[in-house]
Order: sequence, then C-alpha cells, then structure tokens
Amino acid sequence: MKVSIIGSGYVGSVSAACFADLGHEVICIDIDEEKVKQINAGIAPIWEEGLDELMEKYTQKTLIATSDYDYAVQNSDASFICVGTPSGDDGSIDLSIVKAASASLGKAIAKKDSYHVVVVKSTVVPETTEKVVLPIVEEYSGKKAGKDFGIAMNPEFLREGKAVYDFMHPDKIVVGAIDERSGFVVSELYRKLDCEITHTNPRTAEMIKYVNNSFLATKISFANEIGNICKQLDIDTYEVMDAVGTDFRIERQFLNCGAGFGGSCFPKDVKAIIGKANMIGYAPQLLESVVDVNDRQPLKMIELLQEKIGDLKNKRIAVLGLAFKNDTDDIRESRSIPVIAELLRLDADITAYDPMAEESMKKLFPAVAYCKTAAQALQEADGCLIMTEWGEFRELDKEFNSMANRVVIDGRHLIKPERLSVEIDYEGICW
Ligand SMILES: NC(=O)C1=CN([C@@H]2O[C@H](COP(=O)(O)OP(=O)(O)OC[C@H]3O[C@@H](n4cnc5c(N)ncnc54)[C@H](O)[C@@H]3O)[C@@H](O)[C@H]2O)C=CC1
Ligand SMILES: O=C(O)[C@H]1O[C@H](OP(=O)(O)OP(=O)(O)OC[C@H]2O[C@@H](n3ccc(=O)[nH]c3=O)[C@H](O)[C@@H]2O)[C@H](O)[C@@H](O)[C@@H]1O
Repeated sequence: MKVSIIGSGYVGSVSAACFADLGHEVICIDIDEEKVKQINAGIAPIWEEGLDELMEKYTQKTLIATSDYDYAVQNSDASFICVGTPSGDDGSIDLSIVKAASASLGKAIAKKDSYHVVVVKSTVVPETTEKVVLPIVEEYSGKKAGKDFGIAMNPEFLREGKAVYDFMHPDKIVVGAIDERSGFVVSELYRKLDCEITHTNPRTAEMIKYVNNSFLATKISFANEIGNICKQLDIDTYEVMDAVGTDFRIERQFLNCGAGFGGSCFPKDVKAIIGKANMIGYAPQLLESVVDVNDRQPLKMIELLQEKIGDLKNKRIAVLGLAFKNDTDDIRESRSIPVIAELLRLDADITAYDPMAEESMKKLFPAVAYCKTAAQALQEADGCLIMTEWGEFRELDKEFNSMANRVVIDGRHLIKPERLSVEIDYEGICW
C-alpha cells in the first residue's frame, strides 16, 4: 500500500521506516525542511536503535520525504497524523499542531479525486478525532467523511529507545474507525505483523492510549509512594516489589521506585486526561496524586544530599544522567531538569555527564560543566546524583575514588555499594 506520514519525530520517523520495512511505499511529510533533507539523504532525524539502518535501506527506494502535502496525498492511500500534542499552560492538551496538520491535509484531499483515509496516530484526548480532526478535514476539503474520505484513530504504544522493536512486535494494535472501510485500510497496513487487531470506535481508541499510559504512570507513582514509606521503616522496597510482582494480577514491571517518570508522554498524557476529566466535570483525584508524587520525587534527591553535606552553595555536584531514561537522547520532562534547576538555585557548581543527551541539555542549562565521561564529572565532586538508568553507571567503582567527598545519592537503584572496591557514603532515594 501507499501511505504518507505527517510529522517525522519519534513516532513518525519510526512508523515511516517500519511501514517501509513491511513492504509499503512511504512518503514522510514534515514542515521542518532540515528533517526532510535528512530523511532524503537516508539519515534518521532522531536516534533510535535500528532506525538508521532502515532509513538507509529504504530511502529513495520506497521511502521519501517532502514538505508538500498535495504530492503526498495524491500519491498515497492513507495519511497518518503523527505530530506533537504538547501540554497547554494549564496542563490540558494543546491541539494546535494537530489542527494545523488536519487543515493542510484537508486542503490536499480537496484536490484528490479518489478515496483517502485520515488516520490520527498522535495521542489525542477522547472525542478529538471525531469532533476536531474530522470537521476540519471536511471544512478544508469540502468533502464528506465516511463517503469521500475515511477516518480512523490508531494509537501508538512504542517506547523510546526500543521504538523500532516495539513497532514491529506490538502486543496490541488498536484501530478505532468511523466505518468498516476506513478500518480495513488501516488494518491492511499491519497485516504482516503477528498481532491481533482491536477494532473499536475512535473515542475508545483514544481512551485506550490514555488508560495505558496513565496506568503505567500510576504504577510508578504507587511504587514511589510505597518506596518512601519503606525507606522510613528501613524496609527494602525492591524486595517488597519483587515479591508483590510475582502476583500475575499485579506484574513486576513499572514498580521500580526512584526519581520518578519523565519523557515526552507520561507527564503530559496524565495531565491531558486530567484536563479532559475536569472539562466534563469530573475531578480525577487519583490521577492528580500520580502527578503530585512524581513532582515531589526528584527533589528528594536534593534533600538527601543536603542531609549528608549541608548547604550546597559552591559545592561541586556531579549529575550522572540527563536523558529521561536510558538508551535515548531525549530530555523531555527528564527528572534531571528540576534537579539541575534546584541545584543552580542553591548556587551549587554542577558537573554533568550523559552518554547521549549532553547536547540537548546544554541548550537548557548552558551554565553546567558538561563532561565526556562519568569519571570526569566525578573528579573533586562533593556529591553525586544518579538520575538516569544508564547501564554504564552500574559498572562505576574506582571512579568514585576521585571525589572530594564520596557521597552518592542513587535515583535509579543502580549501585550496589557492598560490591564496590571503594567505600562510598551511599543513599538510595527510597531504599
Ligand atoms: N515519543 C514517543 O515515544 C511517543 C509519542 N506518542 C505521541 O505521538 C505524537 C508525536 O510525538 P513525537 O513523535 O514524540 O513528536 P515530535 O515532536 O518528536 O515530532 C513531531 C514532528 O511533527 C512535525 N510537524 C509539526 N507540525 C507539522 C505540520 N503541520 N505538518 C507536518 N509536520 C509537522 C515536527 O516538525 C516534528 O518533526 C504525540 O501525540 C505523542 O504523544 C505516542 C507514542 C510514543
Ligand atoms: O506514549 C508514549 O510516548 C510512550 O510512553 C512510554 O514510553 P517511554 O516514555 O518511551 O518510556 P518508559 O520506558 O515507559 O519510561 C518512562 C519513564 O518512567 C520511568 N520509570 C519506568 C519504569 C519504572 O518502573 N520506574 C520508572 O521510574 C523511566 O525512568 C522513564 O523516565 C510507554 O512505555 C509507551 O508504551 C508509550 O507509547
């Protein structure tokens, strides 16, 4: 089949490359000319394991990029909207980018003689596909949904860092279409994947995505709350979760307490569904608490540090890990952001290291001294904060020797102090 993908960010570029790998002809559309050029040169616009290889393999064969909606729509059967859905000022969803993409798509569909399917893959709150995207496409195309064009919602569940693998090995595919014809076109695109398709309406598909992310975020905040209680009682919360997680109704994953969840989706999606609930007159107490626990958690790292070394003014603090999690260069909502901001407010001197995310964080905090290795960041440091679950931090040992004061606060349960050859003053955030 022929498909166009609107937006070449994490979801768009991975979907494009994977659809090409499934044998489809793909056209990427982006308003960012730099990304268009990159893709046409066979270079992935973001870092994801396996993505460069797929881009190189299919670019200029079955995968091309353009900023021309008309060209893309004329030469494809369906268009996937994969643009960002950030939080507005009050936390609720900002649909302006989705609206702009829908309008461009509508104008292009106006010039097309044959049937086209509009697919919303961006994470959008329930009712958006039917009450926002559909009317905009109708308005700009002058055509009728369900007759001249189809419309469906197809949420994406991939994780950053494992995006290509997740796309190709989904545990669920959800297609929420307004009619059978639209649903059939979308399902056909996934035919080669070994996964059953859940067919539903657009609103339910939208809700499935939010419930998935909110439930995972709730598990993490629950684990953090329990971890904070366990720490006061001198109970190893990881031992607790290992036992509790053996119950198949609970499941061990996403019960790792630590500095909290970051990333481009959990924080914004929980806030967006809270916003939608408030809009319809329901106060979602539990979800509000999920956000509160998560906001408080990273600052506990600083409190623990202050307990050990007192006033942080002019103290040299090594921040290890800047990305919101391992295996990505993405710093969106990374828990290291509030931590660095607070350290700067307290006049600490910061050295920082991350294997991939240094460049992005530099734009946000130019005053931090960025280092090329963890060892360099630790030199002469009065304290160390471990913020991201990078595997290489697990291997740290002799590197702690060069610290002026070997105080290590671990936000990701990576260091086993008893296994080190060097003695350190170690504290886990909630263990
Ligand atoms: N990042 C992730 O791991 C996941 C994200 N999602 C959802 O997918 C959506 C996209 O997220 P990301 O890929 O992270 O966003 P992103 O911000 O990385 O990429 C969005 C892309 O859209 C382009 N764009 C903006 N306006 C445009 C327009 N009018 N026409 C064409 N292109 C335009 C931007 O230049 C950018 O390249 C969001 O709703 C997000 O919640 C869903 C699952 C996973
Ligand atoms: O909608 C999205 O964008 C995506 O959001 C998450 O994926 P992602 O944000 O890439 O990362 P996760 O691996 O889920 O981790 C999110 C955050 O939770 C933290 N986390 C995770 C697990 C855990 O037990 N504890 C914990 O603090 C991680 O450190 C990280 O900051 C979901 O896992 C994906 O299914 C979803 O598609």
